[in-house]
Order: sequence, then structure tokens, then C-alpha cells
Amino acid sequence: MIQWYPGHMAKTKKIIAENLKHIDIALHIIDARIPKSSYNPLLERILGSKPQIIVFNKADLADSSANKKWIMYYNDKGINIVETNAKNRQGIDDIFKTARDLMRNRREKLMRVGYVNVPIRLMILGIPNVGKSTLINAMVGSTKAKVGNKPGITKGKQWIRIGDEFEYMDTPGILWPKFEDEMTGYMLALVGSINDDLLDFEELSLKFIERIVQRYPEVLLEKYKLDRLSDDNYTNLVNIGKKRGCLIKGGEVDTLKAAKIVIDDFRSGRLGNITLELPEDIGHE
Ligand SMILES: Nc1nc2c(ncn2[C@@H]2O[C@H](COP(=O)(O)OP(=O)(O)OP(=O)(O)O)[C@@H](O)[C@H]2O)c(=O)[nH]1
Repeated sequence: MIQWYPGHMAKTKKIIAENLKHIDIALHIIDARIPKSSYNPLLERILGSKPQIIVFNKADLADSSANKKWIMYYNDKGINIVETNAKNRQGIDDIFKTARDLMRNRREKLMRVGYVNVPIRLMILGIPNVGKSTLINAMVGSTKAKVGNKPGITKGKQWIRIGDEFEYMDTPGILWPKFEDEMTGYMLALVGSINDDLLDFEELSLKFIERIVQRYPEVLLEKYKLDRLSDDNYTNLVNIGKKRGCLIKGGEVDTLKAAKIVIDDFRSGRLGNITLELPEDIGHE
């Protein structure tokens, strides 16, 4: 499993802290299928009193009842959360609305002292592969993006204008995943936030099957037309391989091939809407 070197992490933290000085609101993108593992609690410490909006992206791939639970969880904590499908531009207007609401008082104050049309500055942050670039494109949408250096702020910083009201920092902040425990590593790997070259797919698929057997057993039975689920997940993987014709010479099951099929089916949404982590998992693993 990959780890971030402490030096690299400290440098990234410093860059993010520096960039945050220039913005009004941080958009913290998380993956709705793994809201616990894709959330980096360290960001909160760096943010201090700077407002954040949690963008619950890829909600279209997640389980809608789980989405509701997570939204309630964050609402109860008083944290703003917006559900999105950046690929289809769903939820984008809610981000703008929430940002406007958050900045209303400040903008009114500025207007009273003569500042008009002060843009709300946003920055997108998130771990790899959560949909940062897709979200940026969705936010820009059809409004023509003006890119340019702004005087008075760190040289070279690029801002993109969205309509009349918003500007966002051109480069999204890439957060390092928190490798808090082994399970977090597996979760991040399952959604593709860790380089595939480093992964043991068979081991990963067994962890995935374990969780699916607990939470969505019917998914495996239906998708792979299994007669029954075994208590032993390796047997389940072998049975999936048999159904999918993953055989090597001598009629043995090619479990690596079967593992890749299962993971690919999950990532692409072919297994249906799945959420691997629920709010009640926090502090229980
Ligand atoms: N189904 C679905 N797919 C999405 C959504 N948002 C992004 N994707 C897909 O997820 C993949 C990663 O999206 P990117 O926008 O490249 O993610 P990123 O966070 O910029 O990735 P890095 O550059 O690796 O940090 C792409 O294949 C997108 O099409 C979404 O809301 N729903």
C-alpha cells in the first residue's frame, strides 16, 4: 500500500494553507461511496474558521438511502453538504446557492462600504479521483471562463471566473488520503484513488466481497447468478470466476481475473448503487 512521505505531506499542507488565504470557501470533495475514507479530517485543522462545503460527489453511484444518512450526519454537525453528480452537472446550482448563503452577510457588509461585485472565491480540494476536474468543468458550464492573473495576490495564481459572482482557483488542491488503518487503504483502492499498479486485486476483491456480503448480499447473488453465498469469501470469488468463465489450463479458476471483473463492475456502477461506509462506521473499525 502506498504511503505519503512525511516531507511530501508537509509540503502539500503548506501549499494548501497558502492557497486558502486567498479564498472565501473551500469545496471539499468526497466520494459518496466511501464518505469516511475519502474525507480528510486534517483539512479541517488547516481550514480553521474558513467555511467549507462538503461536496458529496458521485452520489449517482452510491446508495440513495445511505446518501440521506450522510447528509443528515453532516447537517446535524452544522456542516454544509451538497450532493452532486459532477458528470451530469447535478447539484452544481446547490453549491452556488450554499456558497451565496454562506457569504451573504459578508457581502452585504462590503456593499455598505462601497464594494460592489466582489466575487466569492472558491477552491476545490479532494483526494485523487474524487471528481475534482469534472466538478470544475461542470461549474464553469456554458459560462465562458476567463483565466488570468489577479494583481495583488501570489504571483502566478490563476483564477477562473464563473458568471458574475464566483471565481475559483484554477488548480484544485490534491489532498493526501489518510491511511489511518488498513481498511481505509482498501476503500480508497476500491474507488480508484490509489494507483492500480500497486494493488493486489485478489486481496482487494476479497475485502470488497466481505463488505458486500454483509451489506448487499443480493447484489452478488443476482449479478453473478450464484446459487448461494459461502461464509468463505475466497469460495465466493471462485464461484464468481466459474460463472464468468475465468478459467486457466486444467479447468482451475483464474481468481485474479475474477477479482478484476468484480472490482471493475463495482467501479463502473454495474453492480448498482453501493455505499461501502455509513456514518455508524465512524469509530467502529
Ligand atoms: N458517475 C460519476 N462519475 C464521476 C463523477 N464525477 C467524476 N466522475 C468520474 O470519475 C473519474 C475521475 O474524475 P476526475 O474529475 O478526473 O477526478 P479528479 O479528482 O480530478 O482526479 P485526479 O486528477 O486524479 O486528482 C472520471 O472518470 C470522471 O468521469 C460523478 O459525479 N459521477
